[in-house]
Amino acid sequence: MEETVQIYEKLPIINFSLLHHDSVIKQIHEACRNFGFFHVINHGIPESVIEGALNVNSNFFDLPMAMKEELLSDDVQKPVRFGRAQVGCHENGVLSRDFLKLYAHPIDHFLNLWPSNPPNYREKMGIYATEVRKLGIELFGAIMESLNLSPTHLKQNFEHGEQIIGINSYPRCLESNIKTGVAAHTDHSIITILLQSSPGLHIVDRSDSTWKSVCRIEGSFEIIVGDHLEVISNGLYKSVLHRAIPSSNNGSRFSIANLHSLGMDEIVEPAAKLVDEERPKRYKGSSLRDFIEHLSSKDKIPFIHTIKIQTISDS
Ligand SMILES: O=C(O)CCC(=O)C(=O)O
Ligand SMILES: [Fe+2]
Repeated sequence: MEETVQIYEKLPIINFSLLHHDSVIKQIHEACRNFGFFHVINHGIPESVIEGALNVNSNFFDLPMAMKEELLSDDVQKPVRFGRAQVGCHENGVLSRDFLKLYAHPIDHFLNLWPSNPPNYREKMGIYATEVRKLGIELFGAIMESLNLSPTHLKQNFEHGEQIIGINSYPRCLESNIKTGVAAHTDHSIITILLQSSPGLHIVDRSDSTWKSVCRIEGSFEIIVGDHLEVISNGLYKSVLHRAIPSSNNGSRFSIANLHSLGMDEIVEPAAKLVDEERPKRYKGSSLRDFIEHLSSKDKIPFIHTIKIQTISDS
């Protein structure tokens, strides 16, 4: 039986075309602080680019297994890999999905490693990745402003940082005892820019600690606060616990998650301006590579817990 999950009403919606208005910076602050999440609309990425990305990924996952197998790998360090993740969780039993992971910046380094089938895969996903990256850079500046930091804080580092794209495929039909989905987690990124082909994303409502389902707003992206933004903000913003449980009524589902981080070996620390006597440093420095190594170690403790510095009050 499917668990009933309420729709998350009143999730913040940010109008990207007004991004640097004081009122929007304030909305971003409230959204990151209270929800760890917001929708973004009027972002200027053409519908055709978004449709193109969804189509080529749908075509990729439809290929016979033999054609996808050449990218099959469970080595989390690989810049391009295909796989099937089946993770057991106590709430939902085994959750399964197929995924494709693509490193995407600098794009010229990686494009020729991306799938060559369907033949327009690289072209369509290349355009999508480049457009989403521009959006990410603008949003990052506004988020820094929302923390009362300069909009250029870490700008260059972010511009040179990593972009890892996770494409998730949740097919409609699986064996009866296996559901499709992704178990609860936070993202290691600074921000994740998520595109969902149909609803299925759930986030935790912090007011009552229950799971709520995120609506799909036509043409919007979903912005997820990741662990490294939690670190930069010295805990003012918290990464949001989320999962994906597509409803079996909606047919097959895809999501494309663009995870934006600083450079692989760059140490991310709380911004000096957000550390003082009242609010001492709450996180140790860590890099994206530290996260990936943590993932390889199969340690079950969430990464963010491994970098927290214990303080007396943890509000
Ligand atoms: O499919 C979704 O909506 C979420 C996917 C996700 O959380 C991820 O790829 O990190
Ligand atoms: Fe995620």
